[in-house]
Amino acid sequence: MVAALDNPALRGIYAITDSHLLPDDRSLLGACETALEAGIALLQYRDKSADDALRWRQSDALAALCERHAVPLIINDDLALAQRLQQRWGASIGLHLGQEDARLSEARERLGGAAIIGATCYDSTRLATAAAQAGASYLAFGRFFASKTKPEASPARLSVLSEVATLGLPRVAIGGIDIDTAGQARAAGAEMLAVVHAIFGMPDIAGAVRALATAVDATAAVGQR
Ligand SMILES: Cc1ncc(COP(=O)(O)OP(=O)(O)O)c(N)n1
Ligand SMILES: Cc1ncsc1CCOP(=O)(O)O
Ligand SMILES: [Mg+2]
Repeated sequence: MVAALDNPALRGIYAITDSHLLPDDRSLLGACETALEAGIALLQYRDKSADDALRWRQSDALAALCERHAVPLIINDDLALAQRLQQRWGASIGLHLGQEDARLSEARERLGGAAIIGATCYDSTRLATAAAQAGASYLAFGRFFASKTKPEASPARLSVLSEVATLGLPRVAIGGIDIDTAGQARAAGAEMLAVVHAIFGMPDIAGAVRALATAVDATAAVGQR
């Protein structure tokens, strides 16, 4: 298996979908195709609705799109959906789990060693250490800046990114990441920037992805591993 920090899918721009910004199949698939063509490294399907049929149809269509671009598709929250997609699409399907979601160790057992599984760690080194021990592929921290998508998410210190460097896993920064804040998150140590609004809320999605990717490339991580 590729060591997590050397996995090119776990560096760069991580786009996360939003069912308010992309309310139907057409807008969702069109926007994601544009973001994939512009060079995102990872895509997360995040839909909080209870409509299982819609979630299956949309995530299955996204999996086909992601496969064409050789980009892994990460499912938010829903282990059963990730497992069902994995049976059809293989190891390119991953899962993101928060602290209120399924247990990471159970997800790792059910999805296998090759699946990308990410964990929300807020700004806690304790949660990050536990997630690493339970088999996380990447550790997500935030929200670092004011978020239009999840304004109620608790604020986090950028310094946590350097505090967890020795865990040796890719660090994802989330929450209010845009062209003005991307450099700070990257300089603080994030290998990957997770973005909703500054990609899918923008009129020029491709331009937004390219500008964010340039900011990542231009800024060296200070909180090195
Ligand atoms: C990459 C990434 N990081 C954090 C989150 C947040 O997950 P969670 O805390 O479970 O909150 P919800 O997204 O489920 O509202 C994420 N989805 N992705
Ligand atoms: C899911 C999530 N968890 C913490 S902030 C956030 C939303 C990030 O969206 P945005 O990039 O629009 O701030
Ligand atoms: Mg969750």
